[in-house]
Amino acid sequence: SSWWAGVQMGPPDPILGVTEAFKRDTNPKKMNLGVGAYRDDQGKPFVLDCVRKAEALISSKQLDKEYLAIGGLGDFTKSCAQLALGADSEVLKSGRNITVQTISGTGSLRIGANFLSRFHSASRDVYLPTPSWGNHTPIFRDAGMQLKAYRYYDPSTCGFDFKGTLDDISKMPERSVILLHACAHNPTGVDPKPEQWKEIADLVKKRDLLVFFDMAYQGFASGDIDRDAWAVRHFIEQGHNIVLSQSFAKNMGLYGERVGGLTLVCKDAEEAKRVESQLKILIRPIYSNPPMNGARIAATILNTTELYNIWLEEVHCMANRIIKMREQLAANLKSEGSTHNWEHVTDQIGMFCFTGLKPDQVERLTKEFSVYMTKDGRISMAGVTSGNVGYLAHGIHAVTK
Ligand SMILES: Cc1ncc(COP(=O)(O)O)c(CN[C@@H](CCC(=O)O)C(=O)O)c1O
Repeated sequence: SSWWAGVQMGPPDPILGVTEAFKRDTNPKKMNLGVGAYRDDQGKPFVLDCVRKAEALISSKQLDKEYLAIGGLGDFTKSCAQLALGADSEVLKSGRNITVQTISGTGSLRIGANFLSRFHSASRDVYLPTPSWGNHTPIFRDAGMQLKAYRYYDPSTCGFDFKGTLDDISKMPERSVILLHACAHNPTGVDPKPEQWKEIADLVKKRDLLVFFDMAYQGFASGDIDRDAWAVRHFIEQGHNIVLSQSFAKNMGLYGERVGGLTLVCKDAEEAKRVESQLKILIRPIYSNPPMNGARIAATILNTTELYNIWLEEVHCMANRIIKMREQLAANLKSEGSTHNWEHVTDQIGMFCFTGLKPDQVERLTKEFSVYMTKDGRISMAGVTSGNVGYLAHGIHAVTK
């Protein structure tokens, strides 16, 4: 008999499984708008110039391959926290944050979720926006948290359900955990305006909720590093001791290098030291210590002025190309004769456009036009180029007219 006779065949991942289906398609016009990974205007994966320069610098130093500390590369964690919180952050100056290097954003969220599950005894509830990134649910569930939801997206406007969000936050039990996307909300591309963030921060404080910010796209939303971190910095200024996960997969193009950080803002430096000691105890039996290559690249870029300035330019360009594709898609839909309101295509921000297409329309777009996207109607704008935007608009019009 076999050991694993009882193991069922599981479903493909809703996001990464789209790429598998795309690869099997032989249509030369096929488009992969599934995975949120940047492509240039030729549809090719893009390795940033600052990354290549950092790699050359690192290899010239002939560094060793010793283990990193459990919390990761110090040069990385320091610059990662500074990027998010700002160079003049009071939190950094008073040493009341603990930042550890993690296995990209997913690893950061999971270590954070495991830490909450082990030490946040006040509540097991974590409230995710509706909808949220698909992997948020299994990450918190497998960490032993109870998944709850708050209204966030308004399908009738393809925009932000601000009233619904506030209503739901006002009903959350005190000391529950609320997950907030710092910028470039995935999958909707809908972000609160600064004024709305201020109201949310006030209400979250009144409800005494624990904030878990997921910032996977800093710089990628607006093209401006500081602007995209505004909500995170505002909450901290308002006295929220947040949990923050960061990823350098998209804004540095370090997808497969798995570079991320987890920050816990604590009451003071003494509390940060206790939290750090428990984070190390939690990490050690999972992966012991993180991989060094990607962290060295990110740290070299963040800590070398010339490379940092090149990076700012490149992340700005990536964000701008996506914004241009939004404008071209909306214009092409109009010239195709579509009578729908497509304003949300250009109002939304970041990697994704939440088109509003229904599952049957998504299915037709894939079957008849070989356009691949997630079933919820999300398209990764990074997969759109000036060469295929017309074809995409033609397909969307055909399935929505
Ligand atoms: C909001 C959010 N948080 C965290 C992550 C984790 O990214 P790491 O690669 O672990 O740093 C993603 C990536 N979501 C993209 C990429 C593919 C995926 O992992 O689902 C997406 O939604 O297409 C994300 O969108």
